[in-house]
Amino acid sequence: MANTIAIHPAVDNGIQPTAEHFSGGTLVCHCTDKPVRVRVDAQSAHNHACGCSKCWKPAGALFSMVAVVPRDKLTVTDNAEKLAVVDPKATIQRHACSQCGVHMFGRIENRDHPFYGLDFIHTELSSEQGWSAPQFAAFVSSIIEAGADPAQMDAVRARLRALGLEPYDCLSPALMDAIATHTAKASGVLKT
Ligand SMILES: N[C@@H](CCC(=O)N[C@@H](CS)C(=O)NCC(=O)O)C(=O)O
Ligand SMILES: [Zn+2]
Ligand SMILES: [Zn+2]
Repeated sequence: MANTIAIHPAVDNGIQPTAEHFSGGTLVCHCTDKPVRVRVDAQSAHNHACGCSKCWKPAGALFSMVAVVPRDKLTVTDNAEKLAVVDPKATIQRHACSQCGVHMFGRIENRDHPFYGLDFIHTELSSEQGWSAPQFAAFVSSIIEAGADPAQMDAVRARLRALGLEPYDCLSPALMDAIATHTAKASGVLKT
């Protein structure tokens, strides 16, 4: 469609539905020679568009598409030696192909983190259909930090809403509540 804002290739032409009995697939990096392959033996959860500057975005996209899977369901099967952590100090350690730059998975090593045990993946790297569909857009204002025109933001949010991806400037309320609940339990404010 002409003049439509390119959010992400996985949503721009209609969002593919979640398949009921989907149980995973293989993520492949963009290298034509010796691609990194990561097998995921689970359906993804909490799939969403992320506008932050740290998540990997395909060329031309304003947003990344990110979901989570249990870390014990993820295995690097091919060419693991090409992987390197983008920023070892980040909460999410993004393991990227050092040749093509694609992020293959993001892992949280801090056991106290609310999302410990989950790995972040980009389901578009798999040719299988049926991964959980994106549900909302996170860190929308952050696209400005990656170079988007601030004057474009109303149009970006309108486009996200038209696609059924409610825009938030942090995570969705449900996920923010889950993080706050974890924090309140950890501090003792909330009794478990
Ligand atoms: N405004 C910042 C936001 C970065 C941010 O907080 N990203 C979120 C969503 S992925 C996060 O949880 N980051 C943790 C991390 O990158 O380790 C940016 O665009 O760089
Ligand atoms: Zn690669
Ligand atoms: Zn992000």
